[in-house]
Amino acid sequence: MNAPSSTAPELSLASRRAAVTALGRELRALTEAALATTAPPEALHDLADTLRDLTARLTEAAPRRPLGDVPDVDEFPGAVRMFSPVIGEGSPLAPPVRVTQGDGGVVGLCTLGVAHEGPPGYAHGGFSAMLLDELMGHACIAAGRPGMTTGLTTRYHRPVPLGTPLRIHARVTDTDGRKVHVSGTVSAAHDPDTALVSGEAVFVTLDPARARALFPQVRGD
Ligand SMILES: CCCCCCCC(=O)SCCNC(=O)CCNC(=O)[C@H](O)C(C)(C)COP(=O)(O)OP(=O)(O)OC[C@H]1O[C@@H](n2cnc3c(N)ncnc32)[C@H](O)[C@@H]1OP(=O)(O)O
Repeated sequence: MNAPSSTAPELSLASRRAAVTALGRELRALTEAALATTAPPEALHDLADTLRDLTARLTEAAPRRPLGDVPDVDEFPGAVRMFSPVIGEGSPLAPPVRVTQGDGGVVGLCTLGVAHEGPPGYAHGGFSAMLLDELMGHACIAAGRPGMTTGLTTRYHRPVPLGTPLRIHARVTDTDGRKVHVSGTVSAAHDPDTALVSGEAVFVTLDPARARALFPQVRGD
């Protein structure tokens, strides 16, 4: 199913994923440290120079993957997305959310940091919507009806705290032809019954011709 961009075929998938995970972990630690530091300007300039050198080293080490190519560490279609901004172990943006099946749908666990801040000390509302959208997508996959979001409404009941373990739950509530109706909540993990954010969405499964047109890199075999 997958049409990976091959960068190091001699290495096992597990070792390539482990390397992506290790780099992602350090990038997240750097991002968190850089966004929260109180270091003086000269220290920040020094760090910026060092990072510029690191970026040049990485750019020279290997060509970049073209936009739209499926990474060789991913499963697409599927639920392994190593560079996803929500679940990707390799992404400096991702909390990353750990997703499992349960509670009649899927459950995601994560803790947000300063990179996800909206109001001081609380999550950006757009990021909460992103958490819901992602988990709803996984609920569709778990129900055997993978699709794309065509509409998502959110209600923000209480601010979502940073630095607090969160639980995101999503489940398919109805299907109607190619439309899949999904609902979800974001709560504190210690109080899962109190929704901080809730949402409803409609996903639409792709017909094969549309899937081929949107994702020409992905073989259907
Ligand atoms: C592990 C991965 C998790 C990922 C989770 C994250 C998910 C995402 O972020 S997806 C990215 C954001 N979404 C998008 O970019 C989607 C953009 N939209 C599209 O490309 C198209 O609308 C697409 C391909 C989904 C559907 O197009 P198409 O196949 O032509 O659908 P179309 O024939 O018009 O409609 C099919 C049915 O869906 C319905 N529908 C279409 N759009 C909507 C909508 N916005 N709201 C409600 N129903 C809709 C139609 O009414 C129709 O219903 P019916 O069969 O009853 O008449």
